[in-house]
Amino acid sequence: MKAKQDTKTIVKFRANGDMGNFYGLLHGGELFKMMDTIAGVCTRRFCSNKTLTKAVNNLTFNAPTKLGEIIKITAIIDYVGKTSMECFVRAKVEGTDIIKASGYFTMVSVSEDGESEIVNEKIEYVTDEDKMYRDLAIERRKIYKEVNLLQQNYKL
Ligand SMILES: CC(=O)SCCNC(=O)CCNC(=O)[C@H](O)C(C)(C)COP(=O)(O)OP(=O)(O)OC[C@H]1O[C@@H](n2cnc3c(N)ncnc32)[C@H](O)[C@@H]1OP(=O)(O)O
Repeated sequence: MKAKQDTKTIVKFRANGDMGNFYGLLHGGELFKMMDTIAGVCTRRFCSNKTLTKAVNNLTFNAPTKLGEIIKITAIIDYVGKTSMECFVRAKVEGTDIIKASGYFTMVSVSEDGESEIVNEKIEYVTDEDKMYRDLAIERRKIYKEVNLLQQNYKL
């Protein structure tokens, strides 16, 4: 059993010149990649198993990032399911409260062969806030599944 706060994983990186888009700003895909990587580190540390990204929900880019800025990414696990863990990931400018992006990353515990496996670790939800975020994650999951079904049936 691990306390939710102990799942918190923080990484900082500089938006380098080779990460730019046509407008001279940090490419959203580069920021997403860093957030995805941190969600992977956070969940791998938690469950001591390989994890793969199953879904990214409500990823929002709140403000553009200038090249040269230092970004602090924080990931924390809100909810542990059967084979998955939902991580909230947020990117801020280092030393400020300026949010650049945030989203919910669902990571699945997998075997070396890439088959999903039961998460053999539990979270201790200590505070009322921990429990509230867990309950919200459970509610969100129902919506994700409905939306995903719509995506699969989209006539394209
Ligand atoms: C860090 C990286 O770069 S990873 C690279 C990108 N990711 C990948 O290539 C992964 C590709 N996908 C896969 O290989 C497979 O889908 C797997 C192995 C991850 C999962 O396969 P399955 O177990 O068959 O998926 P399944 O549909 O049962 O869902 C697994 C879990 O995700 C949850 N889930 C499924 N869809 C969603 C969704 N849209 N949103 C949130 N959670 C979801 C399920 O509820 C389930 O959780 P639970 O076991 O805790 O209840």
